[in-house]
Amino acid sequence: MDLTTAAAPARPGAADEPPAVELRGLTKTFRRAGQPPVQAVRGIDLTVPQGQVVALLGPNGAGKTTTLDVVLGLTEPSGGSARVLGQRPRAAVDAGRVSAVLQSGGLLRDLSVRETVQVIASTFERPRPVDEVIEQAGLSDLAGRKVGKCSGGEQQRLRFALALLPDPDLLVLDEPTAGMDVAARRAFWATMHADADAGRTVIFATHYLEEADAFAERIVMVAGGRVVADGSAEQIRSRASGRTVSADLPGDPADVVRRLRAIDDVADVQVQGDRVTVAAGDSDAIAWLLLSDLGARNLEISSGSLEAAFLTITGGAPAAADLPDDSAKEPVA
Ligand SMILES: Nc1ncnc2c1ncn2[C@@H]1O[C@H](COP(=O)(O)OP(=O)(O)OP(=O)(O)O)[C@@H](O)[C@H]1O
Repeated sequence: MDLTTAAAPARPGAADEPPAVELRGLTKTFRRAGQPPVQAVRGIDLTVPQGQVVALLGPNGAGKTTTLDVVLGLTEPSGGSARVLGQRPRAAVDAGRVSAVLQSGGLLRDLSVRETVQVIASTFERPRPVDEVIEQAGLSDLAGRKVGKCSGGEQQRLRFALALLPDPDLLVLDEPTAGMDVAARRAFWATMHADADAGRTVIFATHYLEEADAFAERIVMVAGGRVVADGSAEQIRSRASGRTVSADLPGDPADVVRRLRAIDDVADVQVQGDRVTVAAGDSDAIAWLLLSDLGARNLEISSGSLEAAFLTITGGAPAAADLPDDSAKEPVA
């Protein structure tokens, strides 16, 4: 099932600029002595024009962090190529054109918020003014507080402030709101929104469908080390159909469930008592089968949540590491 779609249009004038990110046939295999190789990324093609806000959405072990690590020059691809703003990733990072807010680490507990920003600012040739980034990250009221006394959400906003110091063209966020409560997540995204509206390219990895839906103009779904869908939330909803069909079945449903699961197009079958719920690309065909062949009653077709689309697309997709090893077929970088 090809669910990749054209991405949302880039901002005007972007045609003559190199893409913020261009990955071609990207693969990454981790090899450790005495252990089987782990193919984290299995051939990702992705072009992100400048100015776009893109979510990398996928289950645990999908390959999101590894892909972002390649973009940040933290790890070398095993195969394929990666360009960032027309340069090698490391060169783009060294030029101060790319910043990251990573999941954890990197803060000294005994410094205040302002001191932390000042120290990191002193490592850049031409940093943005300290107070400006503190204000933009929503930290003005906390500037004098010791980092160790800040909540997880506040520390994450501090990492965001640090990432803004070099005024990067591309901001990479890996699970930026992991561990935050709902209020802290909202506050974080409110500050991010303002920044993205000003035209910066933002790529973030998330498990949260609602974050991808609310914040990204383009969602790239990754599962098993590959891109399985690419488009706006609306495009993904409609391409995946995202519909579920549920109905009451007479008698023992086990046989019917086996029959439904054998259909290629069926992503998921759940049974509760007499009622069966089927997630499938072609909901009309499933409805017809249930009614005409299987004697189903009280049939309902529910449309289109992004979550249903996500299940339809990634349904049962194993983590990259659990797939068979085909790293011998990797193209040379
Ligand atoms: N340094 C490493 N050595 C060996 N295996 C690794 C390494 N880094 C990642 N992996 C494996 O590669 C696969 C992809 O991991 P990755 O962290 O990229 O996924 P992810 O989509 O970011 O997952 P999560 O959402 O859980 O952070 C996983 O199976 C992971 O265990």
